[in-house]
Amino acid sequence: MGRSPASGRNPASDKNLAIGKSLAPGRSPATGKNPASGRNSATGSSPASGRSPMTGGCSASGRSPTKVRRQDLGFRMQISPIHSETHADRVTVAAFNPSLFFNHPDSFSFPVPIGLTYAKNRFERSQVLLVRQKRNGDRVRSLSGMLEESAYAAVTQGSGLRRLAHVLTVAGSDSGGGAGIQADIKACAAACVYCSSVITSVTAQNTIGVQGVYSLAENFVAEQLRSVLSDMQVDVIKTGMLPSPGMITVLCQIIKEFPVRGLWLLLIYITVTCTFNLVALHAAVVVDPVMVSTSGDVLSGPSTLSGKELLPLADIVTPNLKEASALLGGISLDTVGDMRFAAKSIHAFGARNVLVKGGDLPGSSDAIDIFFDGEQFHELCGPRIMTRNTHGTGCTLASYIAAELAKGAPMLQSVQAAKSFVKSALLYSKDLMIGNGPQGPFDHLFMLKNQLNNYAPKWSFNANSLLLYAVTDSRMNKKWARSITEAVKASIEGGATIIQLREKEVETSEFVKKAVDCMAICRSYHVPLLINDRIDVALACDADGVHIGQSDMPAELARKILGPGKIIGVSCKTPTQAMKAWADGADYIGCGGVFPTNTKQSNPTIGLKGLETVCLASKLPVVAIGGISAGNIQSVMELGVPNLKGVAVVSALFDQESVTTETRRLKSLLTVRLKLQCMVLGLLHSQQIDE
Ligand SMILES: Cc1ncc(COP(=O)(O)OP(=O)(O)O)c(N)n1
Ligand SMILES: Cc1ncsc1CCOP(=O)(O)O
Repeated sequence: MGRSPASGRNPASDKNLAIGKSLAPGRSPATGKNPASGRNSATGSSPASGRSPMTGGCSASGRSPTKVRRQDLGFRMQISPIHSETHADRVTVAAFNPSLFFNHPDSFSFPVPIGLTYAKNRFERSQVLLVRQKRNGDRVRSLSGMLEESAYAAVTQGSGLRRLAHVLTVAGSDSGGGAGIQADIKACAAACVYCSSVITSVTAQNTIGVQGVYSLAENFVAEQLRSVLSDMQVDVIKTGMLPSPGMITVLCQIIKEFPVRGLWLLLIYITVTCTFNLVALHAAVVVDPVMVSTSGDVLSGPSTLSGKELLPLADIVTPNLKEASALLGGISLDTVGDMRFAAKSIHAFGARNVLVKGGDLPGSSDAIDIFFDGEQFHELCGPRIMTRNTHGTGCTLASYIAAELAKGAPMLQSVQAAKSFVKSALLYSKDLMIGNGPQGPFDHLFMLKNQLNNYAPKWSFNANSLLLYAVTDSRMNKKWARSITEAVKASIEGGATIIQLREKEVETSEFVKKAVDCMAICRSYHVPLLINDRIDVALACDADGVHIGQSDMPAELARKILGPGKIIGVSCKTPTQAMKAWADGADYIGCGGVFPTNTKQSNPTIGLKGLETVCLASKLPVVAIGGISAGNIQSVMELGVPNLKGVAVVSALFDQESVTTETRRLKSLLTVRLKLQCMVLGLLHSQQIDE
């Protein structure tokens, strides 16, 4: 009883990892079967059939929580509808059989973990649950999954068991290793997520093109799906090449087979307004509608997806322009406006979110993607990386989105993180030479190459945070007898959207100490904090990034040292510097000094005209700096250049009696300006305006 029956069969070598459910005693794993036969075996049968809920069970008595396995819990735990409700961030649950909760009382409460909306796990004995509240305005789509997850965490706390977020990819194999299943597994690995794989088709492929395609029998794809889904807790299913309409039908059937079934399949979700919605529960689904390879070879016809069975199950679908066009009957998509139209039309097929990728948009120097969540459009811009090594970007992007969702990230952040990952991978791999053809693969695991970067990337930089950029100054703090932490806190409370520690007169040890304290403050307010010039200090305090000047560490090296997850800003006065900053992998540029200032000596001003010229040439978002105050802030923002995202200010905030009051004053001038722009343009935009 004390030994985990999963040991020796667990896909991960780590014996503490809880990935697979154990088979019931007496059932053998499906080894040695002929895949070609396509015959459904015992593994293809319903996971619950023939398996007693109590099989492999554990009794409460005499069992220490350290012996709890997820599968035991899944079969034996019952959460009743007698009393279950969400209060802000906590859920209270009553159990039918309290003894199953080990040391817990018959009713216990635990925090709802953020992001578990997407961590949907089967909960085989759960009942219909009543939810009375929207959580953070977000639709709670899988309460039973959340409850199971949280109860599991509660029961196994300190047990030594842990689980990895899990993506199942259903896709084709690329013998060249750049795209398909191979790219999916590497993208998940880079995002630190477990990846199981169901292969739909085997392609003979290299950097020149696709030489052959051999698709597997639909019933053998079904068998692979059931093998994984009946045993493992899959958070997100990501689909790639689905070569036939029949295969899509099989996939949809099986996706629906593995949610909580029947009555248990439905979550009655009562909104605050007491309207009823029925929501089906199954793993989240990311659909990459693979139709054509990068080399132009057809991998599956549009008919496969236009069957429209899969899209209603999709949490997100990620077509490129060709695929979006094919899904919409071959319409031409030539402009950003066309992309918005396509996103909306594909959304109407039932996908909850749509990302139309504009990498191939003619005449655009940027890669612009359109994200549509059914209500709002977001234009996601990124630099177009000039490289031949782009094979597998679509598969990678979709898999990375799936991986972020599996970890619990919200949808838009998952998309942004995936874009940032692909951008960094392309940048790191632009000189890579694998194969002789025109479409090279890239290196997904570039982060492993650099010891310093051995961490998962964070969510990507949001340029809207440049709106009111507070840059500290030790001299001014001394003058007004403020500590740096007081200055930082006051500016955030006044509405600063990003902070930079620009401490020119402190010793390193003191700087690191202060930076650590400021990081804690900034984290608690969810405001990014950057360090001026000092990459070592940024690393030491795990800051969100750095701001560097033209005579500091070159941005390209800074990126190598800091990795893709950190924000890098570069000071630029000219279009050439702006272009270089972009090519070096910076996230934004600081442009100035716009007006004369006493804060930085010997720094020629470029004026509003110079600022405008740099903005127009820059592929990166821009923040203006130098002599900006309440008196001239309007003239800066009136330039109306779309990538001018805000102002960076030192003395107008910190050389003042009340930092909070002055920050508030500038913030309100900026937000009035933004609101006015929105009203005048009447455009939907994604900028967040914080009062
Ligand atoms: C947002 C922002 N833009 C420009 C600068 C100037 O940085 P740098 O050129 O490194 O000059 P110093 O700040 O080191 O004097 C900045 N700090 N922030
Ligand atoms: C750091 C820096 N870089 C260009 S101008 C400047 C100083 C900006 O300070 P202030 O906002 O007080 O003019």
